[in-house]
Amino acid sequence: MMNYSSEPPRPDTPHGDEGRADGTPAVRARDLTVVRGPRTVLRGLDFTVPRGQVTGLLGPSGCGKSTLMRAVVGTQAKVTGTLDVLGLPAGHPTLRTRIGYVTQAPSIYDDLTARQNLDYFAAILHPGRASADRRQDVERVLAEVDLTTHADALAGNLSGGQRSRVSLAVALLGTPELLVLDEPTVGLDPVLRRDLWQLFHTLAAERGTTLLISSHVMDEAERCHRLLLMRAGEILADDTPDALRTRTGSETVEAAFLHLVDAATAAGRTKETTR
Ligand SMILES: Nc1ncnc2c1ncn2[C@@H]1O[C@H](COP(=O)(O)OP(=O)(O)OP(=O)(O)O)[C@@H](O)[C@H]1O
Repeated sequence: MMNYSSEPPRPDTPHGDEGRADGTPAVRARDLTVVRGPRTVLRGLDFTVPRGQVTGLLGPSGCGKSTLMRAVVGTQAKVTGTLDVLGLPAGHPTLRTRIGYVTQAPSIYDDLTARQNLDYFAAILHPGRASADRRQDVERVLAEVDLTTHADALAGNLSGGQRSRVSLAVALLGTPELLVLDEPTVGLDPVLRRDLWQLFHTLAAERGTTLLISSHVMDEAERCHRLLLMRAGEILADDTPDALRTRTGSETVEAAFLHLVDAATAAGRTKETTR
């Protein structure tokens, strides 16, 4: 892993849009709706994801986090409304090299080593590049995800957490402007989880990378600059952790989330009884 301080990064020193030529957010959604099979999975969402910050996408299992991420990276069908990513419509072909996306299921080859996987993806990403440059990138990302000591192990023989870190390393190869990570810390021990969150903050602070990270672990919410709290295909809150805690009079983001869920449920009941 890179040399990070042992202190977790403070989520209150975000890089805003300052210094960006266009000043547009990394993601802007208006009335974003997604239908999957017979169900409307996302229901008219409005939100923005600011550039150069870590935005957490949190909510219970099945609330639509992965679907929202798939829409942002352009792999989701039946998307309506407006969804702009890095100033272009989601799915625009030129966005492919500007976005890194890591799904929950690692997308790597089991019969190649971690290093061979990375070398292969690096060759696809920059065809014709000098092999010394490619190797340098591969060693960089191996170190970033703390896998240098396992670089020559077959991916199929790595643990689940190690395999997902190879997948993350693949996404880091292209130094993307926007990193979309679907539950990247699932199955990792507390030390690795802390180190990965430090890496995420370093990417935002030093490279200006925008990170959209899903999780259903509420303590990870405290590490984000901004939060999108989801429930049942809707966004309950789009705010900073501090503002959420203050607004709801809660001590933790988890308590704030529960407060908002209760308020939404009560509002739903009122609507039902006044019909
Ligand atoms: N292929 C599909 N066809 C129909 N419905 C689907 C499909 N995939 C997902 N869904 C439904 O869409 C909803 C949102 O799923 P999604 O995977 O986006 O949730 P999630 O918040 O990422 O969940 P988790 O945290 O468990 O990964 C769920 O209710 C799910 O059952």
